[in-house]
Amino acid sequence: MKVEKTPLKDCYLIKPTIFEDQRGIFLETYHRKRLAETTGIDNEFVQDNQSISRYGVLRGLHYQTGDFAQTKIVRVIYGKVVDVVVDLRRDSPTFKKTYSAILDDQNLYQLFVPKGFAHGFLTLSEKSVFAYKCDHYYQPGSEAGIIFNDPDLNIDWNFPEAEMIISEKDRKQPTLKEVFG
Ligand SMILES: Cc1cn([C@H]2C[C@H](O)[C@@H](COP(=O)(O)OP(=O)(O)O[C@H]3O[C@@H](C)C(=O)[C@@H](O)[C@H]3O)O2)c(=O)[nH]c1=O
Repeated sequence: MKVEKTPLKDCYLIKPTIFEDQRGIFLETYHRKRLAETTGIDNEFVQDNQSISRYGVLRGLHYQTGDFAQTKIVRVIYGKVVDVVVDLRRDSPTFKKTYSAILDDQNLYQLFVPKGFAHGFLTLSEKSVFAYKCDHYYQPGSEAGIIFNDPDLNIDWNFPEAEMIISEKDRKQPTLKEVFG
C-alpha cells in the first residue's frame, strides 16, 4: 500500500495494493503495523461502521468532541462518493482547511481522518456502501457538526444543492463561525 500525505496535517490518503487475477481482486483493507510505520500514528480501532446511501445523500460534516474525538479510516465498498474533511484543531497549521477526495469501488482509496477533524461525504453513484473504523466508541452526547454549505469553508461539492438528500439534524448544523468564532 501507498500512504500519501494530503495538504492537511496528519491526514493521509491510503492507496492499497490490489492483487488481480482471473477470479477478481484481493486487497488488504487494514494493516495496523504498516500504517503506524508510515503515519507515525498508531491507533487502536474499536468500532467498525457501515452506511448505505442512495444517490445524492450527503452525511456530515460530523465529529465527536473532547475525550471522545475519533480518528477514522474511511472507505467505499460499493459505489462512489466525494469525501470531505475539515481540520478543526485550533493549534494545527491547517486549521479550518478542507480536503476532498473521490473514494470509489474502483480506486479503493481510503482516507485516514485524524481526531479533531470533521468528516462528511456525498454519494455520487446510484447507491454507496461506506465503511469506516473508529478509535473511539460512538458517544451521542459528544456528537457535533458543521453545516455542509458553510460560507467560510465554501466546500465545492460539485453537486446541485437542491438535489442533495440531507437529514434534519445535518440541515441544522451550526456554521464554523458559530462554533469557532
Ligand atoms: C454514527 C453512529 C450512529 N448511530 C445511530 C444514531 C442514529 O440513530 C443512526 C444514524 O446516525 P447518523 O444520522 O448520525 O448517521 P451518519 O449521518 O451516517 O453519521 C456518520 O456520518 C459520517 C459522515 C461520519 O463521519 C460518522 O462518524 C458518523 O457521524 O445511527 C449509532 O448507533 N452508532 C454510531 O456510531
